Amino acid sequence: MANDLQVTYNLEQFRCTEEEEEEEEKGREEMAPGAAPFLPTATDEKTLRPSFVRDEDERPKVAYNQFSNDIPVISLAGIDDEEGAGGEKREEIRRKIVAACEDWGIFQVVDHGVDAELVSEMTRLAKEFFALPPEEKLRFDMSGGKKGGFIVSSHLQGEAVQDWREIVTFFSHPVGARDYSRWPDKPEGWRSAVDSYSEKLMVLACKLLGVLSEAMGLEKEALTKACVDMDQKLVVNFYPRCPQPDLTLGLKRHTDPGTITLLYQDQVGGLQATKDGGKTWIAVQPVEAAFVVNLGDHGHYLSNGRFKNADHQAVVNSNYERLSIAAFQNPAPEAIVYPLAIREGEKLVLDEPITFAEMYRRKMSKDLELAKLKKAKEVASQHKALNEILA
Ligand SMILES: O=C(O)CCC(=O)C(=O)O
Ligand SMILES: [Fe+2]
Repeated sequence: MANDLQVTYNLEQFRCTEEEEEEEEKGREEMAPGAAPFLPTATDEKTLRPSFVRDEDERPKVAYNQFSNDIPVISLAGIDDEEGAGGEKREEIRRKIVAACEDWGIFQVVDHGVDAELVSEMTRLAKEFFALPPEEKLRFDMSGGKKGGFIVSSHLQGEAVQDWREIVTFFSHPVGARDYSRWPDKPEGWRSAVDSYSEKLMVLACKLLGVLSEAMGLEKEALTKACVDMDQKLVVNFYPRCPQPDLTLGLKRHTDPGTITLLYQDQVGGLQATKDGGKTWIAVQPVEAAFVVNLGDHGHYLSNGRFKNADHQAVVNSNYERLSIAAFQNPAPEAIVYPLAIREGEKLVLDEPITFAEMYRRKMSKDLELAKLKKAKEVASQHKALNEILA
């Protein structure tokens, strides 16, 4: 039975084909027929439920607040100046962004032009929303493959281990494809705040893609054109205080599938990154009013691997709840994924051009294979231990 092994890696970020949605649906039906979901916000249990306990190799290795300064903070002041002295500023910004993308695939930006009041309005709404009683939040339950709304942990409830988080998701762009019936109506004000936030972040994302295109030796619009019509999805992550944070994760290790992700995080800390497949980690220092920019798989492939796809996770803690808002800037499902710039001596990172939908499908099935393998190894070692006891 494959479904108990299903892994997410933020599956809620992107809807694929109808068949895949049906598969997910089947998984959920097998898992919890009619059971009311457990909400981490609605408990004061002192021990973690087994469904949230991670295998030892996946548990946090660095404390949530043991911050590193490895991720650069880049001011975007002057990014729009193309000519004369201003052009030099843009050049400097480009240089810093490129260095960060080649190193971690992560950087932080300040002076980005998104109003602090707008961000604080979003966080106010989010906090009030997650403080609502479960039945209110569950009016917008996303289970069953619905496009947007509330869910615990992630979309795929068939996953073996759950993440210690609740989320609310808005499919915000293209504007014409929005389904407002999936947008929470409480507290009042979500619609206009999300509307403005989405628009401002689209603008910021396009500016950053312009800089990245130039860095690849291409015209400024190359990356946005490669996205065909950019999709944007906003995921508000709420990580409640956790009774046993050392045993679990707020969000398991993953790379984002899209082009770039713009992440607002509060001052608590919890975002961590790795460059060696999860052996060692750094905790990203929260910076007031900054956005963390993560390069996703699409960005990585278009750059032919020159820019890293940030390998990251979120940890939780027992002292503070934490809030983050991710704006996933993805290409359209039919957009072609293939390197746009290949530098001398580089090997191609993809054998053939594929659509983003196909890229995503392959990512999921690879994750599924890895999870199966892990499970099989676990079972084998349990058998071995049992045989030793019985011998
Ligand atoms: O909350 C965070 O720090 C990370 C969120 C994230 O990686 C995601 O939503 O994909
Ligand atoms: Fe992520």
